[in-house]
Amino acid sequence: MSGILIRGASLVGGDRADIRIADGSIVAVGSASAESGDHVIDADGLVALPGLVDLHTHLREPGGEASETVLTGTRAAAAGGFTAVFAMANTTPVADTAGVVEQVEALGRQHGYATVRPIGAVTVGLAGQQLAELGAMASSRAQVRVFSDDGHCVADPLMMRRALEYVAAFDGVVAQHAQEPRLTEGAQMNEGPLSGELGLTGWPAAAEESIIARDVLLAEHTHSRLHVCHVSTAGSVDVVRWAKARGIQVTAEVTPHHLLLTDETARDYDARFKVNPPLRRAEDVAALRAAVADGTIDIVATDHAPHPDESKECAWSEAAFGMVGLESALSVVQHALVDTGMLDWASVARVLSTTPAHIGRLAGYDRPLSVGAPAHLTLVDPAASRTWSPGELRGRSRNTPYTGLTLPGRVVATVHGGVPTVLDGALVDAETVAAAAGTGR
Ligand SMILES: NC(=O)N[C@@H](CC(=O)O)C(=O)O
Repeated sequence: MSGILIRGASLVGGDRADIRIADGSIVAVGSASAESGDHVIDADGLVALPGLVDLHTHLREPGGEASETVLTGTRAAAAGGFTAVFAMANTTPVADTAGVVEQVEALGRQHGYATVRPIGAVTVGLAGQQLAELGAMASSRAQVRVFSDDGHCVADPLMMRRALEYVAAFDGVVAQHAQEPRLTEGAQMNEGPLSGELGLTGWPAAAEESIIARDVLLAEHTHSRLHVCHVSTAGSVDVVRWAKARGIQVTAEVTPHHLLLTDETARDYDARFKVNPPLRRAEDVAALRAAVADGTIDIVATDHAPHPDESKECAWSEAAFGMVGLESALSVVQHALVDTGMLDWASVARVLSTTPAHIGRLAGYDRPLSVGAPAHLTLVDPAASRTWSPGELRGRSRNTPYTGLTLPGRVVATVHGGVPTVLDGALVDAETVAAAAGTGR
């Protein structure tokens, strides 16, 4: 059967190799020749990464289709080099039942641009009052393993304890949005001299750090797995480092925007920079970069949070929290970590593919780019660069914080389960992808 031959790609270890894909799997790595009917991709100068996996995406469907859908969000994902996304539960209705998570998973499968693994809510309606049907979501066809009330903190310590105890039964993980609600009432940006100057209610670092400190102790007590969403302060890094040294099962993520942008961006009251958790100080950015480099922070996750123009082109205090990030994530990581010499490409593969897949118990990513493994990969041109504008975005919303910024790297091709979703830097059309995914390739 015809397949894909990738000619002369640079592997993350530095070697050059051909990669041949057939029947959805990698069938040769090293020296390979095209068979009749193969699509040939010249990968001279391109780095072959395993398909990227985002543990923190807001796809908005059901209920928020004006901002994003499973189709538009997974197209944005493919454009950014992702082959799998974990879809956050803050939809309408909330993904707190087997029915909703099965619907979201099925939409992903039907469209074929990326594997969609739904994240289940920890509490009914994200309201923090009653545990959601965690077991039913875990045993559903969606195979939920990650549970989060993201957008809301599971603030009640007893609720958090019970959730940790419960998910351990099926090797699940609770992904906490660490934000002490009482300390962040009405908060609009990082608490510091600048919030005072701008007259915006501040968001103290301690609101995040105190919840992480509490939760790592609960994870230790329950022998369960905790994942900390979007770590944003130097103090949070210290707490996670302490917990890991103690042997606690904790993993942590940082977003691309927290690796690059600071609270200074709020000066012009441009709400594209309004995000939860807020952009912090330059010292925090430096600590977060160092923590990815030394492994204290395990993964980079986008927190892709699409919002329509009217929710961003308004007064700062009225605007929605969040920014899109799927298309730009790899470029920001290259700029902040690779081009600064802090991370090599093998580590990029770890923080953006292998480890997020492992945390979410997503199969098919543990032997990346090896013979017999599912063909999830992305080809990146690290020598290319782009000046960002909303025109670079492939999702439904335009709320990128990078407009006007020149960032390195370009995704040239993405292959999801043997199905090309991006070729020559352009998305493959939806009908072709869906048809190919429907036949398995
Ligand atoms: N990260 C964000 O700023 N926004 C998220 C939810 C949230 O965490 O508030 C969203 O769903 O828009």
